Amino acid sequence: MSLVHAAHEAEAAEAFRNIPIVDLKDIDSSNPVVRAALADEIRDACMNVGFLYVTNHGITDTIIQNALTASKSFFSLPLEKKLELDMTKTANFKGYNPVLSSNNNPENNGDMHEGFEFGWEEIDARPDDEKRANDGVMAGANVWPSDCLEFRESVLTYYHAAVNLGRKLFPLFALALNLPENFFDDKTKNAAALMRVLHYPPQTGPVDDRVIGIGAHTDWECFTILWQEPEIQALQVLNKQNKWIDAPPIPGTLVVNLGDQFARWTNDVFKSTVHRAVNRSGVRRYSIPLFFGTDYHVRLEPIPSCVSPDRPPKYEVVTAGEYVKERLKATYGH
Ligand SMILES: O=C(O)CCC(=O)C(=O)O
Ligand SMILES: [Fe+2]
Repeated sequence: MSLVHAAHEAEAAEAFRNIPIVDLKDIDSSNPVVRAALADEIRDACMNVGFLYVTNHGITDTIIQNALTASKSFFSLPLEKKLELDMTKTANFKGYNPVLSSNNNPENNGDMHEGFEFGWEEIDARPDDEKRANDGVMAGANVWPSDCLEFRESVLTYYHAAVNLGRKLFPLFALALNLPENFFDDKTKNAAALMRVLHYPPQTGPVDDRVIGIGAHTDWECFTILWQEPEIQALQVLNKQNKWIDAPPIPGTLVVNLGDQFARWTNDVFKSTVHRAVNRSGVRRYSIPLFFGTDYHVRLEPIPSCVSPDRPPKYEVVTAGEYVKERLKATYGH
């Protein structure tokens, strides 16, 4: 069945679909039959839900725990220290954003979380190294706190582990789209991956729907690899029936969800699904999304097999960098 035909069938299906759990234990297998079976599971999740959980993802508990501890100590610094790294001071949206300074849903009045954002950097880079020069509109170095010594190394270690996982997922997404496995190789040379560590203060009592942890939105890159703190329900996904369904943390898993760059590459054959988070747990909640896109100069052109006379191109072609920067400007308002 052609991709377009399968996408039309998925769109017409009424059945309620849960977020599937995909086991990545065979992700390094070179057996084409095994890889095709894994790609089939991923295709099904991408066309029908836009979200999946992955197990056996290869990021160790130690790496996760160190990043969590570092992120907790960063967020517990005094506000004025964190504001020294205020994102509004950088042209490339790196650094700290305080509670209510972002607004992911234009209909809302701000997101009830604080965050810290950074992009690619080698762990052994010198502090004054510039980021790669070829990042076009997104060029510019990361900024780091001087008062929180372990922070940079711990969160960058997680970053590199998640980027490594993302690099293994791209060939499977390509297979799922009936493309050669190396289709994204020349488009992801510089790992245009942005990571955020997030802290959601608890929201108890009556919650104003227009001021929640993170308002309803889609992600902007190809896909997101999300770690969420165990035992705290906050993330919700909008299903086909326009109902919010919980996407609770499942021990040992990460969430992988598709973003707008994949929707653009695939002319919406892959779904960039709307989601939000509300922390009503009564305790602080931490999460770590890593947004993995194509290199910033790459044009987001629809893959030919995702276009047909009855499914004409839905999106104007822009570069990945232009798209991400536009979305960052709209969300952070500068
Ligand atoms: O914290 C979460 O669970 C979701 C975060 C998210 O959706 C985002 O940062 O784009
Ligand atoms: Fe998101």
